[in-house]
Amino acid sequence: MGYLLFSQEFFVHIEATALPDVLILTPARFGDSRGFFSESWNKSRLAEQGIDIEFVQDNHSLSAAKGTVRGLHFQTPPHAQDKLVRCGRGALLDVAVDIRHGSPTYGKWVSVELSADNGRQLLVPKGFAHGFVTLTDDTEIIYKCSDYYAPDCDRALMFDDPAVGVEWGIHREKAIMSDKDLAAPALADLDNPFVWVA
Ligand SMILES: Cc1cn([C@H]2C[C@H](O)[C@@H](COP(=O)(O)OP(=O)(O)O[C@H]3O[C@H](C)C(=O)[C@H](O)[C@H]3O)O2)c(=O)[nH]c1=O
Repeated sequence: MGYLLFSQEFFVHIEATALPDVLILTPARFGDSRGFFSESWNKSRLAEQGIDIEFVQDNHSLSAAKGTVRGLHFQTPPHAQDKLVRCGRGALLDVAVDIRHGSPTYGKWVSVELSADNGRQLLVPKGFAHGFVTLTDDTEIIYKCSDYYAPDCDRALMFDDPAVGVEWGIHREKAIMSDKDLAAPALADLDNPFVWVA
């Protein structure tokens, strides 16, 4: 199994996406005959790169079957969450949708394959709905959140809203989903207070 290797002085590779505030972070992996070591998150090193977020809760979920869709979810203020998402086992297509009213990219989306092998992470800021579809059985997602779970602020957006047009590679008839997600409203009908600030 090949690992993306970096030299010691290189700790995290940061890439832009089509949504300016959504970033792909790839922490360095230091390989040897045993495998690899990686600092999957280092507050100070990210702050040096201008990414200074106070994460307070780590989440971890296992989806047993390929084709599981979780999302699109977000929390409204005062408990909106930034998320830093990675895949601990298997692979998934991670999706972020800009739901900030007035944003130049309102309703636009990006998708990135995150896997245990590629070590990529997606930074999903407040004001973006987040979801994923699993690409393998037994996929585990692990992510940091900048605010605590607040059920009263927890919202869902229809994952296959044609007005958004996310290319999931699966239809709801085949996807494994929660009842909450199957019943989620379209973007136009969403209880969504987010407003873009230039
Ligand atoms: C999110 C969350 C859930 N829970 C409890 C509530 C339910 O009893 C159970 C499953 O919750 P839910 O069905 O909302 O889990 P997911 O469908 O994986 O939701 C998550 O999936 C998408 C991809 C996200 O980005 C969100 O973090 C989150 O909404 O865990 C907690 O106790 N704490 C939490 O922070």
